[in-house]
Amino acid sequence: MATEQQDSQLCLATILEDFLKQRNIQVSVGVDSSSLKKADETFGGRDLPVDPSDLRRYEAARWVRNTLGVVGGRDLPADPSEEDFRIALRSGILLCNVLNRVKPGAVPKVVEAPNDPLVNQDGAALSAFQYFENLRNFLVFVEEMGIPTFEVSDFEKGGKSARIVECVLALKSYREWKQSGGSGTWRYILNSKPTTFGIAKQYKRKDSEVPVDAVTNSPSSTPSSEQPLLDQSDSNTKNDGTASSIDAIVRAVFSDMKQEDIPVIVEDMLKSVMVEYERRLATQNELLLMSAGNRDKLGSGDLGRTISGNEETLSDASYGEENVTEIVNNNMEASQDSNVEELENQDYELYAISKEKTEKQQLIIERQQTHTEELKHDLKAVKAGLSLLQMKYQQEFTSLGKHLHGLTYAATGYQRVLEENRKLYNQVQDLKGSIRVYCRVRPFLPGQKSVLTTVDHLEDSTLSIATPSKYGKEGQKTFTFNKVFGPSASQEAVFADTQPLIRSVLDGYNVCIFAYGQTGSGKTFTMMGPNELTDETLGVNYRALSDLFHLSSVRKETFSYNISVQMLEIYNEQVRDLLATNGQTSRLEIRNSTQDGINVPEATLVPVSTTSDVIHLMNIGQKNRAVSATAMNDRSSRSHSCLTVHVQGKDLTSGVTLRGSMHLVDLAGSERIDKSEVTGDRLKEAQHINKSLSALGDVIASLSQKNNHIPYRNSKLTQLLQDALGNQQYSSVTESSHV
Ligand SMILES: Nc1ncnc2c1ncn2[C@@H]1O[C@H](COP(=O)(O)OP(=O)(O)OP(=O)(O)O)[C@@H](O)[C@H]1O
Repeated sequence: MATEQQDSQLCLATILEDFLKQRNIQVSVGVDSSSLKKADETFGGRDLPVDPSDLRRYEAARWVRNTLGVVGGRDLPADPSEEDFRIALRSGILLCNVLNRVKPGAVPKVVEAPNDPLVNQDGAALSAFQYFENLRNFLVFVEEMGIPTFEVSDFEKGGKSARIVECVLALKSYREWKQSGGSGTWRYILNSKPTTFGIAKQYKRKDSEVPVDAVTNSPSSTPSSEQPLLDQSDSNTKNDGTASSIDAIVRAVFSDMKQEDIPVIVEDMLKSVMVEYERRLATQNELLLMSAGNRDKLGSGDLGRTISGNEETLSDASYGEENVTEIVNNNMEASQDSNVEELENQDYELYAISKEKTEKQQLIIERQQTHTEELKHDLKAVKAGLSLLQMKYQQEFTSLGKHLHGLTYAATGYQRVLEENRKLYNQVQDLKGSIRVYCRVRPFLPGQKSVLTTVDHLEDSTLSIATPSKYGKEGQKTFTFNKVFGPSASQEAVFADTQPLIRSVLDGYNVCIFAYGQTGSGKTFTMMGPNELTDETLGVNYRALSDLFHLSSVRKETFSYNISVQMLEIYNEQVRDLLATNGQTSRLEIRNSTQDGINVPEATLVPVSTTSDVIHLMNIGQKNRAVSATAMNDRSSRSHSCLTVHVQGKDLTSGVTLRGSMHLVDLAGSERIDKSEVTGDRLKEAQHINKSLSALGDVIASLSQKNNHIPYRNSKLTQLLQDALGNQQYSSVTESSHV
């Protein structure tokens, strides 16, 4: 972990070095850390030299010796005095050889010293000219390289040997730059302040990295600061040292730059730092994950959040370059510590959660097993209960079947009883008489004198009329009817005796109800009612129809009825259709077939379902009926009108179809011709009317006498009513009269 931290601390410096290297910017901080270390070791137990120039000279001497080897650099002591240093180098041989090592072939011909050691002690055996040749070649070349030079006179006593030292160190710096792969423009930064060996910080670097303390500045430039770039004063405060070194590098770089270029360089630096930092952080997190053995827990989301959080911090433009190192280090340390601690906490939480989950699951499994056992027990109980219920249902079904059989038998019996009842009912009607004649006495109309009445006596079924004799002898005639209705009889009372016949229509019988009497006697009043109808004044027709539909609806569970209506008129012995929609009441033929119960098949047959349907048709028929005024009655009908209701009922149980019909006839007036004072066409109409009424009287008389021959064919009226006047037919005749 300690090594990693050091790497992290060095990372920023390395990144900056790479950055400078990529941009071909060279900065020198004077001395090599390895040299410093060696010097530190050398002077470890002794008093340290206090003159910084000595330290730099030693460094230069050591480098020359190291470069030329033990033999080549034997003339130069490792830690030479100023005098020794000048003497060893003033022949120029060592300098040229070192230069050739740095730049092979830089000085093609070095004037060497003679092999005779006697004449080689200080080089004095050679001529000054020969030595001068070496120094001249050396100085020309290093000047071309941009290395600070010196004067030949500096080798003399009192000369500036420091300039020679500086030149050597610059050459050293150049070589190190080259060895580290340096290319492009090389600049030397002069640093005259000596390094303090005893407190020099150990600077760890990779072999491939460029030495940050070996960069040089331009020879012509003046050091901008006396502060050493690697002034690492405290080996225990590594962060501060790193920050200082970075600060020194940054300052060195910026010192020689144009003001406007600095922001761009800073931005690029920060980008490089961020990229390297992210890479290191990712690697570090990966290692932590692997070591913790908990990859799943620390997912990419956490890592991404850490990185993005650090990115945000680093990308904040308000931070200066001097804060970059601190931010990076703090983030790295915080990230490492927090991640490890977080992982440990997460491991513990996971273990606790896992344990808790396992216990819960075991508890759930135990409960489910208990429930399963209970369910099995319940299932057995339910099965037993179902078997018992099944047995009970079986018994009940058997019992119900027996009851149903009995009910079916009873229903069949009920149908038989109904049929019997119907027959008995109609037998009763027969006993009452298939032709029933009722008499109704019209009250006096307003303006008529009641003293003129001829009704002498009126009973339940008899009516006595006073008949003045032609010969002055008072007489009396008595007539017998099924029933006699007096002037005060209501419409309802008149209909009550006819009502039982309506049920017979639904049972398949034919019924004919008609009113007979002279003009103005009240036939229309009895059959239809007055002009202004109320519930009390409704005539026989309305009441019969209402009763018919009411009974059919009551029987709808057992019978299905189809009811339709025809309305015919017999005028001057011609049959006309009063419901013809085309307005043409053409002459119709009366058929003698009674198979389908319809005697005039060409007449309009309209299906109806309610009483109002029939009334609507009756109104239409009334409009088409021929009416003309006579002296006797301004409403006198000059024709017979017949409303026929055809009923077809299907017994839903037996499927038997019953057909019945009901004729509601309003006969024309039966006045005497001499009394009505009509002539011409009216006379002809009256003759037809009287003839047909006479024929009707003959038929009824023949039927009542049960004659073999019934004269139906004597008139259109009797032909039309034939099926209603024959066997199994009922006729109700209301004879109206007034006196
Ligand atoms: N029972 C009654 N109570 C009160 N008014 C009646 C009664 N019967 C008939 N009338 C009245 O007597 C007048 C003649 O009656 P109605 O028109 O019914 O005679 P009718 O026999 O039909 O004549 P027609 O043969 O000319 O058609 C009508 O004004 C009618 O309102």
